[in-house]
Amino acid sequence: MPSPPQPLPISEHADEIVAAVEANTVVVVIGETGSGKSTQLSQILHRCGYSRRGAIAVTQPRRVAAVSVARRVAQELGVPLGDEVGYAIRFEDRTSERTCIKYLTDGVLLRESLSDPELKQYSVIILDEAHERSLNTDILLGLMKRLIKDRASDLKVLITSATLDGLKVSNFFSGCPVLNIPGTLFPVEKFYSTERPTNYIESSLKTAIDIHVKEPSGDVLIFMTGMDDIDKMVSKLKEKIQNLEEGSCMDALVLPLHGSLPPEQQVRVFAPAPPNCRRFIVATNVAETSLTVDGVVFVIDCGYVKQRQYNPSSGMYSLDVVQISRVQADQRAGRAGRTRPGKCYRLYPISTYQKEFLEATVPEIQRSSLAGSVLYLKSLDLPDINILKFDFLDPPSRPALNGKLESWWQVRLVSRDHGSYGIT
Ligand SMILES: Nc1ncnc2c1ncn2[C@@H]1O[C@H](COP(=O)(O)OP(=O)(O)OP(=O)(O)O)[C@@H](O)[C@H]1O
Repeated sequence: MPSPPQPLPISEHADEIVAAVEANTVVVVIGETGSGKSTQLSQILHRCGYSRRGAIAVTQPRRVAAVSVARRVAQELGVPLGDEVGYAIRFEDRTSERTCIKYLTDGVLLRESLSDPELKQYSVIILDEAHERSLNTDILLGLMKRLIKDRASDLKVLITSATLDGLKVSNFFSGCPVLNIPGTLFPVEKFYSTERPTNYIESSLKTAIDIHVKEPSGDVLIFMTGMDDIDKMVSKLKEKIQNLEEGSCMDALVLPLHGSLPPEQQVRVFAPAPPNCRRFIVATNVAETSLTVDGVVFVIDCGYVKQRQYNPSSGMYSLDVVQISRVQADQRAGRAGRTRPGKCYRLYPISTYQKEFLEATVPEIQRSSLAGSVLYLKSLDLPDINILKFDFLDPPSRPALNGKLESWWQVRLVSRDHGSYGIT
């Protein structure tokens, strides 16, 4: 039965965590990448008996993370996946009546709250990776705030993140405690470029080949921005490797990883590498959080991400390649150093990391149109929720909202009754 290679940083804080959860309805847990938040928190609370009166739910922003972390926890507990430990993602529910630790995407938890607004099947809800600040996570934060009023006596909520602004979330939940879990398991050495490359695909390619030729064994995780980049990178990398002198390097296997791949292809990256073979995993930001790919020693970070954003002047959304935030850069580096020491090659100067990158990713709600967010909330059809007064961690500005209401009323998106607006 695999277990963590040595006590993870979070294990040393288990008593402190349990005491905080015992005494409070909501607890924020901030821990560095690889400290054990995703795989251990649920197990710590399970061991203390929290799963006796309801399951422990752990949300993940992405499907591949929900599946892989559930698989890992099932392995650590020595149980078949889908039994005591399971997962639920869109189109796939691998849980049973016996499931007491359930990993699920935040979208699935939102859907569950439609049929069961009090989410009664759960005794504990852990919102993991909250620093990603997706619209779904922000809506769940608001829903949790409401839920704890109704279920204060029998629900525990934990909000975990690598770098979330703990104080802000604590204030949102009336000053709940914030636990900081310092420490990582293995060091990750970081290397910076002297300048930004004009072509990050070519630069990543060169770095990958350099690693293959010069470095000892260890898999390489390469962050690209989207499917197009990944396809280009995969074919160029295969070609370059084929052209290397026969017998000069170990064998290589190049694997893509992105959200549109069918699940059976996504899980290929978790299978062990064949002997004397280096794997290159070329991924989008789906590999950025929660994933542990055993064997990854090297990370190549191009410093960009593809992000959907709203342009108020054109009234349109666009999918743009933008600089990542420092949080994202640290998450990417944190994919190495999980099962052994690692190296991260950042294809940007340290000054770019320190001065140009934003500290944290701009929350999705602030990159979305107001109408888009309200429509999304409306489409969820959450019972008894006044969408216009929904409690967001970063609420849309009131004047902006008021300015929109009149125009929304004209197209019947909202109703108006004696000057006050509601959702139709
Ligand atoms: N599939 C796996 N194979 C091998 N080791 C694993 C696996 N999953 C987790 N681990 C070990 O457990 C550690 C903690 O992983 P976990 O995902 O719980 O950390 P985390 O704090 O949630 O990290 P992050 O915020 O970066 O996702 C890893 O660093 C690694 O040592």
